[in-house]
Amino acid sequence: MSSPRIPVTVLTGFLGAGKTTLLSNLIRDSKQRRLAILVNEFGEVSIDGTILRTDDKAGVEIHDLANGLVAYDDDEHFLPTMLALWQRRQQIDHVLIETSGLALPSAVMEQLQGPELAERFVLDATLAVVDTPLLLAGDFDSGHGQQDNAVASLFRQQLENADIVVLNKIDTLTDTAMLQAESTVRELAPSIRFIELAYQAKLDTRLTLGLHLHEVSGSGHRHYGPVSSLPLNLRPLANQALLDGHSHGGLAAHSHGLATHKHFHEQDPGWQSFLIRSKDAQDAARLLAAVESIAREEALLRIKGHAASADGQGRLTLQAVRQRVQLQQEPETAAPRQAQLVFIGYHPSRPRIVERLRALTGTHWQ
Ligand SMILES: Nc1nc2c(ncn2[C@@H]2O[C@H](COP(=O)(O)OP(=O)(O)OP(=O)(O)O)[C@@H](O)[C@H]2O)c(=O)[nH]1
Repeated sequence: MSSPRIPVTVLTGFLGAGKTTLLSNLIRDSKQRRLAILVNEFGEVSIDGTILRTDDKAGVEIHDLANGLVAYDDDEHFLPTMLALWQRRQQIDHVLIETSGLALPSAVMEQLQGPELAERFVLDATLAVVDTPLLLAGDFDSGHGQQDNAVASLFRQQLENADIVVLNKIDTLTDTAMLQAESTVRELAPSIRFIELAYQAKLDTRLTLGLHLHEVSGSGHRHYGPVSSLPLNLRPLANQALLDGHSHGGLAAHSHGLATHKHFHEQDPGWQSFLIRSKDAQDAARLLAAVESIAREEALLRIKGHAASADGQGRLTLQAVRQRVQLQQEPETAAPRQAQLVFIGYHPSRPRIVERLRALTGTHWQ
């Protein structure tokens, strides 16, 4: 095949780690590259796709792969989407794939090496985004309950499949805390090559795109790291050697254990995602308080969605990661026709949540 292969970056990370925010920032910063972005969500509607389109810009196209786990056996959309991108390869420089927070990236990696895609696409790098405060708080440790163990196992597998781990949400952390997070990550997944720090989900594109980590190169040991190739003023820690990837020599492709991905949702049907809707506009403060209560009461890991603001001032965007709930009012953005909230958790009760939403917001949800 004469055309060069299109590089693909895979973005993985547990529910709410900051993958979409990181992508939004990349879209804004990547000046020349024409990007095709595939967004995979566990829920049945693409909230992330909507968020990314808010930052839409020329040269960036977004494809939603909602309702599932990207590139797993029952995903009928991944392969046709990739092949269609290849047909339009003159218009695309780089493909980014955001996997859902409950998917393993190895499914995508495996398909990229399969007969249909191997000659057309090449894996550039797999990045795993981590919610660092939650990591430091032990929220990804195995525990006594089924949910703890399911979370811990998925989190670890996502890291194990990554080339680069991005420590995100570090805005309020000290250097010591970050180094602690780094050593925890290295213990969990010794094969990762680099650790990068993202302040407010921002990473320089030189640390994310065009890394060629899976192209077979000369096998000699090289002291190398994307961080060390950055100008000094962009380096995240005072003593960069502490975080640089130089201890991982060689850039030859390394194995990701391609047989490791399993049908996580089949194995473990405890994970559930559902959508709850309302035709009513919502009072921002009341909706926030309602969701904060529900996040405390139910076994939920992630809530996200949109509503029309009752004061007529555009759209409300709600984001919750475990019990941390944020509600943003976007007066410039058109209000959605109906409120839609996606709930993801381990055995959460939909009827109970509908009832609580009705009671706490004083509006009708179903
Ligand atoms: N404080 C802080 N919040 C962040 C940062 N990055 C992301 N967030 C917030 O974390 C929440 C989840 O971010 P997303 O980018 O939607 O996370 P995600 O990994 O795409 O989530 P899923 O696709 O649902 O798995 C949002 O409320 C973001 O605003 C950060 O660096 N600092």
